[in-house]
Amino acid sequence: MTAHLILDQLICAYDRRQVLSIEGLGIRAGEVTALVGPNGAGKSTLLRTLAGQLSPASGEVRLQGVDLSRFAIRERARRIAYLPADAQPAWPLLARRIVELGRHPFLKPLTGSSAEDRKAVDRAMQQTETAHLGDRPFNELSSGERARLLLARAMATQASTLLLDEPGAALDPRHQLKIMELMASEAKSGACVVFAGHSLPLVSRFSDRVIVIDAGRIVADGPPEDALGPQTLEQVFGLDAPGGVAPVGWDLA
Ligand SMILES: Nc1ncnc2c1ncn2[C@@H]1O[C@H](COP(=O)(O)OP(=O)(O)OP(=O)(O)O)[C@@H](O)[C@H]1O
Repeated sequence: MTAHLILDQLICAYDRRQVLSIEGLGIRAGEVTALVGPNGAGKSTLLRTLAGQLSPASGEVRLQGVDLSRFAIRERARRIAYLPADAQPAWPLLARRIVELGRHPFLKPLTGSSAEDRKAVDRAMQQTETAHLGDRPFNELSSGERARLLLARAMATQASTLLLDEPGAALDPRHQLKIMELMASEAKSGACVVFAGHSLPLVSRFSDRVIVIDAGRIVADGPPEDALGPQTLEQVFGLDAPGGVAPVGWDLA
């Protein structure tokens, strides 16, 4: 099966300072792929590049066989839903309006949102347990509530590619588990789900594949039990974990 996303001789840089180099990589649809690594390793840079928000210094990213830079912005936005790590806009909009922004790539000029748009927004708010927040001003919500709404905005697009940068960072344990289950179920329905996260027990339980990035390079890649072995944990994270990572052991009550 051809990979959904293909990275070819990719180099990413900020102001000519190279921060990421990936020779070749394919990311499949139908799987949850986790990006892990220490702070500053290059995970957000990779997600930004996969989302088309950052142009590679060289090399290319192909989405379903087509160079990402060839997509019109609107078409790319229909296919890729991207949740940045630092997405905490303090717009004084009602929360539901924020989620509706996820339907923006589908809106036709001069017509309002369609029944399909409203259904997608309802569904995303239900999936993220944010329906009760819809009428509240977004900027008055807690950071976890805002994070769930921004995730709902990404879900509302119903894109076949979900790129989520630390989606659980501000969430309580129950909602962390919920969104991991949500990502797994989206992948099961055929989406290509890529996320960056620091909770190795959650990553270990819910990812089909783990890509470990250190100092801008892939240093391990495989199922969690292989990619997060004791040697990698020691070399990359400076952790003494002879047994590897124990997957998170709790469930929703
Ligand atoms: N906008 C920017 N301008 C210049 N350098 C940047 C910018 N964003 C990130 N960097 C640098 O690029 C490197 C990779 O950063 P990146 O944000 O991709 O790391 P990360 O793995 O996501 O880290 P974290 O776990 O802390 O979120 C770091 O050295 C960082 O300082």
